[in-house]
Amino acid sequence: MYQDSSWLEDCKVSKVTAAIVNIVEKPWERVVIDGELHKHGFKLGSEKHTTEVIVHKSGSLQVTSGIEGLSVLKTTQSGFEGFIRDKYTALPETRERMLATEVSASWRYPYDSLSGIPSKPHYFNERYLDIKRSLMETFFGSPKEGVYSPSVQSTLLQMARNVLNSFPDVASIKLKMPNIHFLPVNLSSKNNQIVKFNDDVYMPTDEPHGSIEASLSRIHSKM
Ligand SMILES: O=c1[nH]c(=O)c2[nH]c(=O)[nH]c2[nH]1
Repeated sequence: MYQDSSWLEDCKVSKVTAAIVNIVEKPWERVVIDGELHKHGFKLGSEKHTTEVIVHKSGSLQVTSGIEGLSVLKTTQSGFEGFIRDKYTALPETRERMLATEVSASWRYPYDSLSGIPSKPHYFNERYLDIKRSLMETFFGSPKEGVYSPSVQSTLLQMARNVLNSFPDVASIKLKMPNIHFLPVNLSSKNNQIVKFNDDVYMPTDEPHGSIEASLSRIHSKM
């Protein structure tokens, strides 16, 4: 196991100037049978833990970690209003809708050489779990009260800000959160009367959807 970039000397290919390593951790989770954690049974969860490490021959380093495919949905406490309207705007304003998205996040650590990386065991794994928890707490709010989201954009910005405020060892963060729509359905009966379900039946739609993303970094970040 190399602790520095001497592996680049050993590989004797002078044209090699850097190595890029990408790792994806699949979330195998212990199954629960009759309320009890199974001793040897696992099922594959959804979101993945990603990381990319780039080491240059000079010894310089970039470490980025992230989350892919974190699908989340809340059934209330979401709206979208006050946006600019013109003659093409068809979307009604609302203070009550369903909010669903698939969060992709990537954040850069500030370490620029191998010697700067904390030697604490499981440091990166703990930080991944802490950041995931912070993103979820900001998205959902407290279990009983929740938190109102005025738009995906606003919630995304708050999620990124909270990560930068809580974790000094995160230099920058990028979040992508497509707006996955579930539109309320009103069914027509035979004599063309609309049957109102008071917004309790929803239609999942693929298109159109908004691609909403932002990158936030500290003033001195290299991202
Ligand atoms: O939170 C939202 N942001 C948008 O930009 C947008 N656009 C849209 O049609 N619905 C929404 N919702």
